[in-house]
Amino acid sequence: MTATLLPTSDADPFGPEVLEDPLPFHADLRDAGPVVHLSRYDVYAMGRYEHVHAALRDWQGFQSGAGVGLSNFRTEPPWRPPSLLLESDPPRHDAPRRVLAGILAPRELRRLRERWSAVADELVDALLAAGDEFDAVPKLAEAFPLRVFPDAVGIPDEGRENLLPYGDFLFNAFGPHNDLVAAAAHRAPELGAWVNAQCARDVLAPDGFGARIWAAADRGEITAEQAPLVVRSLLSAGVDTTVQALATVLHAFATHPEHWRRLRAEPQLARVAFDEAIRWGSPVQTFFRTATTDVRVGDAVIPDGKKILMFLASANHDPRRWTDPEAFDLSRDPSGHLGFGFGIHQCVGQHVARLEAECLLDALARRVATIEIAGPTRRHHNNTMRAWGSLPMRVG
Ligand code: HEM
Ligand SMILES: CCOc1cccc(C(=O)O)c1
Repeated sequence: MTATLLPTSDADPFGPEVLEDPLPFHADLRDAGPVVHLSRYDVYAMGRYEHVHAALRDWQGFQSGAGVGLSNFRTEPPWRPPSLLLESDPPRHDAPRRVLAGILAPRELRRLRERWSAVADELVDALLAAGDEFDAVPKLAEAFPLRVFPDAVGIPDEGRENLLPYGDFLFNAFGPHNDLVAAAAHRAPELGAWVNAQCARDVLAPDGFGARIWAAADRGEITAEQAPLVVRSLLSAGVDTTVQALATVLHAFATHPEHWRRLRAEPQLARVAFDEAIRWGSPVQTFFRTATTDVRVGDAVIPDGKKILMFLASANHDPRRWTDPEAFDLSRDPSGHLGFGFGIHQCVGQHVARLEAECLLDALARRVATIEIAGPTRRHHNNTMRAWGSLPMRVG
């Protein structure tokens, strides 16, 4: 196989400049070719829709089992026992995935819609009673998932304030051990211990997602040793992601008043709006894979064992795939976006996230005619997540 000279770059996709505004880097990456060698980390970056989609689909050539962060589990011990879903390949991945997909299926979530809708109404009523200006990140994007998701999993009330710091650390840990990881490393053991303790059978409420995972173990669908790790997957993936996706869709509507008017007139648009916001903002920006052989991409060859960095966010803005990709457009059909991944590891919690978004957007759209940004917005930097730290908002 004749390997051609690969474009190379010494850019740092995990540095503050790119984390603050990744779009110029993504455009350069897509323009440079199908694969670019990032010399700073010796990884192979993909930014175009065609190749990211193909890598996500080809789980044999691009494995998850050596970790989906920069760290290569073939040579470095993972900081926590690997996820049976995210960081596993078939066959190990199969049964845990089947169990979780069953528990989080849309038909299983119907029983939650009424309660989540009531919580969203109550939360928005209380917020509006306090005034028409607030920071949408803590008051809506964080508050709503923290009100409904831990209860749905069935964990105790005590210590739930650990969920966001744990998720922030976890998503930082998929990147290099830079300042973002170093700043929180001292808390990792305590946060990890707390999360692990929430996965034990005896602390979980009888009707939650956690108890249903243990019930699957009782039926022999997974083992009793696997059950707590599958519960851990929910607590790891299910909070920070949805918080930042909700922040993204609220920011989208606050900066596109014509679309907010349209949503109020056509409430059924909430679901497609959420997916378009995830395409547009890609709260989960990147994930890695590891080459299982010398794998050819375009006319380049990625050597066996090397890490591939897939820029989901760049693929979601690839003009080869999307018309006017930088526009947040309610008339667009966002299906096929890679913000939830694709293939065997595609987000198993996407229906939970969509239900949360529908309930919150519906509660807000029924009550306020206008939403707008009311002050300086602030990004929260994370190695994997595109996150808002603050979204001052005014409603009318
Ligand atoms: C809008 C919010 C969310 C976004 C943007 C998101 C994004 C993603 C992405 C990109 C992946 C693929 C990872 C890969 O290919 O390596 C994924 C997988 C996963 N997500 Fe989500 N997620 C969200 C919400 C959730 C929720 C609410 C849950 C749990 C209820 C969840 C649980 C998982 C799990 C367990 C996996 C691993 C699936 C597997 O490997 O088979 N996610 N998510
Ligand atoms: C959102 C991507 O999915 C994830 C993220 C972090 C942890 C896990 C897990 O399975 O533990 C899954």
